Amino acid sequence: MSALLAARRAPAAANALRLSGYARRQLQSVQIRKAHTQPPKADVPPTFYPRMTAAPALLWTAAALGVGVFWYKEVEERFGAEGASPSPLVGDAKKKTAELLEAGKAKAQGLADEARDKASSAKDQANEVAENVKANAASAQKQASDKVASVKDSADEKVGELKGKAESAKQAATDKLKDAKQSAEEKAGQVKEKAAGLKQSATDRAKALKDIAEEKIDAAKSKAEDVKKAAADKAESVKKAVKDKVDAGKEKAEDVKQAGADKAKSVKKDAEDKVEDVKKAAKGKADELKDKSELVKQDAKEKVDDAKETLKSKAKAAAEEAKSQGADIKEKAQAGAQVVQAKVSETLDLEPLADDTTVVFVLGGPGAGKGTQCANLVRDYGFVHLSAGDLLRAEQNRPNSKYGELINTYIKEGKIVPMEITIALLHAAMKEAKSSRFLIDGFPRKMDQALKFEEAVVKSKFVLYFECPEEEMLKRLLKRGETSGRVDDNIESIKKRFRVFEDTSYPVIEHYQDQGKVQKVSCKQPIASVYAQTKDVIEKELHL
Ligand SMILES: Nc1ncnc2c1ncn2[C@@H]1O[C@H](COP(=O)(O)OP(=O)(O)O)[C@@H](O)[C@H]1O
Ligand SMILES: O=c1ccn([C@@H]2O[C@H](COP(=O)(O)OP(=O)(O)O)[C@@H](O)[C@H]2O)c(=O)[nH]1
Repeated sequence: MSALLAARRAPAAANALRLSGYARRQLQSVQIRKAHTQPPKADVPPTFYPRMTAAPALLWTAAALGVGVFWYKEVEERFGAEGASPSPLVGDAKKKTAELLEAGKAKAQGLADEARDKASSAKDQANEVAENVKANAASAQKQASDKVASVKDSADEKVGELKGKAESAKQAATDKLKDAKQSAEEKAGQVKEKAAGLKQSATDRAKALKDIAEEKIDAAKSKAEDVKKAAADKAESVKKAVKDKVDAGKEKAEDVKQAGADKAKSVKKDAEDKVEDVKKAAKGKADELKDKSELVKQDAKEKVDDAKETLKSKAKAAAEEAKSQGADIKEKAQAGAQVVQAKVSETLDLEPLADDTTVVFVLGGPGAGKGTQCANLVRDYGFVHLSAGDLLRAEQNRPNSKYGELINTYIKEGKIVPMEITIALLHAAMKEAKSSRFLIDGFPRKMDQALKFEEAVVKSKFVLYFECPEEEMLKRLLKRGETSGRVDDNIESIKKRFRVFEDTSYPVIEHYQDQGKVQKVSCKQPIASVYAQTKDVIEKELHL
């Protein structure tokens, strides 16, 4: 049995021998690696490298020894001391095993020694390589730092040069700025002085003109008041005379009627009396008397009708006379008003604009899109856009404006505000704009405005007429009215504005059409298409 166990343990001894062979091969691999004199990887310290390769060899040797000792101990435990072996075969095996173990031990020791020596020489070589690498790195570092120092020196030099240049440029700029500032200040002083002079003379002139105008207006007003009062007095007296005459006529007609009625009554009574008398006497005579009474009655009726007719025609003649007198008074009053208006016009006293001023009248019904297209032209061609309606609305809202109330009433009713106000506003705005190119939008809307403006301010170049059907304009204005806040963007005012446009403003367009000055643009298209047409017209007419 123990011989069998010993035989079984023999392969374990062989394994120990195999392990020691593996340890030898590991040592050979150390030698091979060492033959390649490559430096160790950067992250592994050079002294660690040989130790790393020798370590597995030592481990394997120790393991082989451990297995051998374990196996030997077990055999000893199971089978006791050498002398207790049951057979010489077991003794042999034991002996052989001990020999093998001894030989393995000696070999492992030899290999371990060899490995240690080789590891130590590998360590020395590795240290040498590391020293070399270190020396190379130090010299490279030195070269690099020399280069950095020289680059830095030349950069410092350049920075110095540039700094000098910048300093001198800065000084030159400061000098220039100082000079410019001084001359600007001088110029500003001169301009300021000139402006103050101009302002003063303009103020004086405006004041003088205002005084004259106010005087004239007061005189005209009082004259108008007189004329109005005289007309009112006359109208009152004529009215009274007519009334008196009508009353007298009426009274007379009443008298005649009464007389007729009385007479008819008495005749009737007579007749009745007579009838009563005769009735008793003869029945035949009664019919005769009855006829007679009928005739008298008829006669009386005719007389009453005649009297009525006479009075009626008399009253009619009196009324006709009164009417013609009234018309006369109205005519006189109108003439008076015209005189007043003419006097007010004189007070306009406008200073005409330069002849080379370009003025384009932009006309069209309310809501045709005049303002929308003018805004595009301003953007693309730099016109100054003046909307008569906008100027009037601004004046209406200006605190202390004399005309605010009046303008509000006119605009709400869709009527044309007296031209003196509108022309004065346009003239002032044009003077203030100091431009030579104007789009005058929504003006002139009445013949008198057109004539006066061209006579007193400047002639227009042509009329840009935006043609649009009424139902389209109505639609646009009602939509605009949702947000515009304008007092006249409501259905009542819009209808009135359409009538005024047709009756009063369209004749202005016809007037310019007769002179061949109207350029028509059709508006019932999207804004962009309308603008494309508008641009063509403007460029062609003004040679832009
Ligand atoms: N071609 C167009 N198509 C549709 N809506 C338009 C067109 N042109 C203008 N509008 C709109 O119609 C309204 C009236 O235009 P606006 O330029 O104010 O007219 P107006 O010249 O009579 O003052 C505005 O609300 C505007 O946006
Ligand atoms: O020369 C003018 C221009 C405008 N208006 C008044 O201003 C209103 C609005 O005119 P606007 O051109 O602003 O509007 P539109 O009717 O063209 O949309 C008109 O109905 C008029 O009552 C006026 O009296 N005279």
